[in-house]
Amino acid sequence: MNLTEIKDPRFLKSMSTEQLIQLSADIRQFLIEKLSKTGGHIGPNLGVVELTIALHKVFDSPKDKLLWDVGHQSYVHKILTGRAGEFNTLRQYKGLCGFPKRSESEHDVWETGHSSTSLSAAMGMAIARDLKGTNEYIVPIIGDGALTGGMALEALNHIGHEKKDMIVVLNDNEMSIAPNVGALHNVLGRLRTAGKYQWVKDELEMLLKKIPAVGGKLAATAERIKDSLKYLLVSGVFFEELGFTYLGPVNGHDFDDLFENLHYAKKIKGPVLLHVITKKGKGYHPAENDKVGTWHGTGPYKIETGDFLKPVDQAPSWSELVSETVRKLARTDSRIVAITPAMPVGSKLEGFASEFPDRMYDVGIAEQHATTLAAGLATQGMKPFLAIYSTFLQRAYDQVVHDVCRQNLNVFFAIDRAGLVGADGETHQGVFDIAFLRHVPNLVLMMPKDENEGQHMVYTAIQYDDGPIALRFPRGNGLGVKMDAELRTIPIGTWEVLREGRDIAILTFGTTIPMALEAAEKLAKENVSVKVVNARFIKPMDEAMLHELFESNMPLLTIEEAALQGGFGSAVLEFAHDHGYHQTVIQRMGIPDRFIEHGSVKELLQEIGLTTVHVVDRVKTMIPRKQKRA
Ligand SMILES: Cc1ncc(C[n+]2csc(CCOP(=O)(O)OP(=O)(O)O)c2C)c(N)n1
Ligand SMILES: CC(=O)[C@@H](O)[C@H](O)COP(=O)(O)O
Ligand SMILES: [Mg+2]
Repeated sequence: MNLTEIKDPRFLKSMSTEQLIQLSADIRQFLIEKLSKTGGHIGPNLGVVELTIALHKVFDSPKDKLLWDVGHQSYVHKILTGRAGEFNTLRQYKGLCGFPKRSESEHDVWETGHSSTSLSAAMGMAIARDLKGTNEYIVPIIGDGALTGGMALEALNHIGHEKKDMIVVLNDNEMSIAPNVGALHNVLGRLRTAGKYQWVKDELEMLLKKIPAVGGKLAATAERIKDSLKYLLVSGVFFEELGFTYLGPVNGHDFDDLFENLHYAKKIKGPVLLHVITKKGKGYHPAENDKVGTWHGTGPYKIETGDFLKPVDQAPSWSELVSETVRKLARTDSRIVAITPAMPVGSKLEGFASEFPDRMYDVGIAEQHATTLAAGLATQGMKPFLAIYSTFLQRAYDQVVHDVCRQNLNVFFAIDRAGLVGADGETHQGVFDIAFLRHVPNLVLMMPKDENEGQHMVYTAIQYDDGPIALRFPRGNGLGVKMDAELRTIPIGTWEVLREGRDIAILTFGTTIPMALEAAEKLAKENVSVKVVNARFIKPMDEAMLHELFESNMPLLTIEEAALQGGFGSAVLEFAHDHGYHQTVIQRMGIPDRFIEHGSVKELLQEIGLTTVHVVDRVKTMIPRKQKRA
């Protein structure tokens, strides 16, 4: 079937199961081929081909609301809702988004990217439906990983209490990015093996009702059978105790099983939890046999071999640099404990985990718990190393403020993916952490100019015992600079002059330093003398150097690959105002006050105006035109 001819999912209504099986094969082939060129979340999407087809056949999207939790597994949904023709642009600049996007389609009723939001949103839609008196079905689809997110449990609690009509589809493939973890995962494990709970319970109840009314022993025996059955299938009760009708486990790759249970679920009043068992990566051998999470989200790959098409001899990734430096330090510092909220692969913690299995905790998709867990460890003299993406740290803002910083606890936040991340787009850009951390008392916030300074900053963070300290670093690889053999601490709050200059000073840090230096080089050829400062401590700032800079009366330009609102440049403005430097010209370059969509980082920087050319042009507007030297 030519998938690009699909305009609307209603075509499924007339298709036979045999035709749907063929369609599943066509979609799998399409995904494998397209994503071999674009990259993307191939594993999750191969796992939900039949499930997505079945949902669109049984329900009437967009009247019935299908909400995709995390949303990285919504490619099949996008194919069935008329977007197959756009997959050559998947996750590319101005192309198809890798997550549900309401501006793309009326079938994308809820935008996701961050995990565990679908149940809360679904509850909101269910309440709205009932207040409006309409009758659409509300169907959130949530993975076993996303179900470990605190928000999901908060929502289950509320939905079960209010008993709203809703069909929660639990897509259980036993994987988060890496193998799923936690007690809830074990509950699901018992479910997966227990066999059909609901049907057995119903049949048993019908059987018991057929037994002529007898008192005493027989009825009591029957009750005991029912209780022992329930005990045997205890996990089904887990959801039933929360107020849900549990159905499952259902084979998520068998259309007959899916249709039977989906139609059964439609008849049930109140909240239903339909437990669907799928295989992540199904239909593509390398992805299907992925035991660690390599095929959760990938770059381009060679279909025949499953080899990833990565540029050769890259510098080590920033994540690897930080995690491996901590691993080395942990050999002589038994205080160090590593914590990750479900990102052991992305944070390159495999080495640490293998060497220190009793000092490595993957807590699942639970950023709030991860942060306060770290706080608890620190109260007992341990040195928690919390490896967490900038965008996911947003989930734990109160834990950072209330639990860690207010108590001034020695937590080391390794803030990964800080800055633009590119293909994951607006839900994942790590551009807000400076603004939401800078104002929190007691926290040190720093960013290295390259991986050598990065290793020294890791060492500084581990040695620092005066409270919480955060090191932010970008997605991707370092610059390939020479690494010092010996680690040293960097004095907290000290900046570094990288280039002297007399006409203007640029204050910047991290990924925008090369751009500033390149601009300075270009401007020198036009007789403009630019000072470039590595403002590597965003908090505390180097106040001594700031006073010197303001007293030099040079104009100042701050540059940051982070939100301007409340960012580093704002801090410099505040300093100037608070210290009476009202004459100095200060300008700021950074991420404007809007969400930055998906695309390559290079394209996004160009769109935003954060390039060497833009810096040169900005500097020229800030200083009087200089006569060219004779
Ligand atoms: C708040 C948050 N934390 C972490 C992530 C990163 N993340 C993306 S998908 C994923 C695993 C999701 O597992 P599951 O829900 O089981 O979906 P599957 O990939 O197995 O289909 C994680 C941890 C995220 N998107 N949001
Ligand atoms: C969907 C999701 O949130 C993760 O899969 C995320 O895309 C991983 O990002 P990295 O590729 O930067 O590890
Ligand atoms: Mg899963």
